[in-house]
Amino acid sequence: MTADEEKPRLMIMGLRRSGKSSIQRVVFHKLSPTETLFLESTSSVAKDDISSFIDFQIWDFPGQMDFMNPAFDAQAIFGRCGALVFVIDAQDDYLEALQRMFVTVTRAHSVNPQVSFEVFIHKVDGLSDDHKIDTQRDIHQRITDGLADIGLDNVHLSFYLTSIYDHSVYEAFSKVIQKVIPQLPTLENLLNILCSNNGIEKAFLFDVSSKIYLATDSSPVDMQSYEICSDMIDVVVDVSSIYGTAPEAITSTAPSGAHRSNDTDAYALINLNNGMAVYLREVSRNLALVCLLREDNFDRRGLIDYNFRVFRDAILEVFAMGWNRGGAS
Ligand SMILES: Nc1nc2c(ncn2[C@@H]2O[C@H](COP(=O)(O)OP(=O)(O)OP(=O)(O)O)[C@@H](O)[C@H]2O)c(=O)[nH]1
Repeated sequence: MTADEEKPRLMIMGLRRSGKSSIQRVVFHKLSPTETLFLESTSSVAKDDISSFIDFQIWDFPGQMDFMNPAFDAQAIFGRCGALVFVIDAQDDYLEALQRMFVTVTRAHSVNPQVSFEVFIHKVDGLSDDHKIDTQRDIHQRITDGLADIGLDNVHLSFYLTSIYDHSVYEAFSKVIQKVIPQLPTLENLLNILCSNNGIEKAFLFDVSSKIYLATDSSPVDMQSYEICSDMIDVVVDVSSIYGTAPEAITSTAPSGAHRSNDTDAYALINLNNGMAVYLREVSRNLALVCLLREDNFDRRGLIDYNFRVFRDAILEVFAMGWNRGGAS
């Protein structure tokens, strides 16, 4: 098997103009959301290799793809697919999209029952809060009823409300990526231990270039903490790209609060106005720990830093033990 074939593989499918290419470009290629207005329609399967701390492949399918066409090799497409993201345009009439999703899910499930199905109810920026909830409920109901009717009630689908104009699409993609990371339970355990030993309220392990979090501790994720931690990465990357002296690293010499002493000791700290602090530590070149904790806890800074170093070594060891082994389903 070539290295390419070993990478976890994610498929993005959905009707034409539902927003598939936009999601991929915004999350992984830093395209500004407004620039997606000028994206051309995808006419053939576009394979995109994402090389960051996590290496994986994204296949973007053209909206008009016909699964019934004999030239469509379902075994080759779905056989090694870890997760299938189906994008539905919530601002449009979605009945046709549901029909297409139904066909896709049944076809993919028959070829590979391990595929995890992720439904992005997309472009929700144009919907009121009530409308969002109603749309999600309706889509959920229709698709699960349809699957139950043909005896596929064991197929599990996850639903997300997404938009490229806020953090929701990053959060949703984080959860999708976590489904294809075999080390997830270990990472969560390590984060739980770190949090409980240091009075940390919430901790995220971020892939710096995509701002996707690979893992978080098991306390519930609230959108606000996620946003603040994700924004912290932008701040640090921006500051270090302007004032930094080591371009390859996440932080470098920076104004008060951010500092690096060697490749893996970069950190940044911002005190918030509510007694909390956001603390970022570089784990490796593409990986950073960002956590929220009470400012008072920094009285025990030495202990926190010591524990962080133990945590970092454990994380690196987990990944060194074979990211590729079992990474793809
Ligand atoms: N309001 C809003 N518009 C979006 C969002 N995501 C994508 N769009 C717009 O939707 C349009 C279609 O996006 P594309 O990414 O080209 O859609 P696609 O699914 O890749 O289309 P095909 O390549 O034809 O299959 C573009 O004009 C985007 O700007 C979103 O979250 N909110």
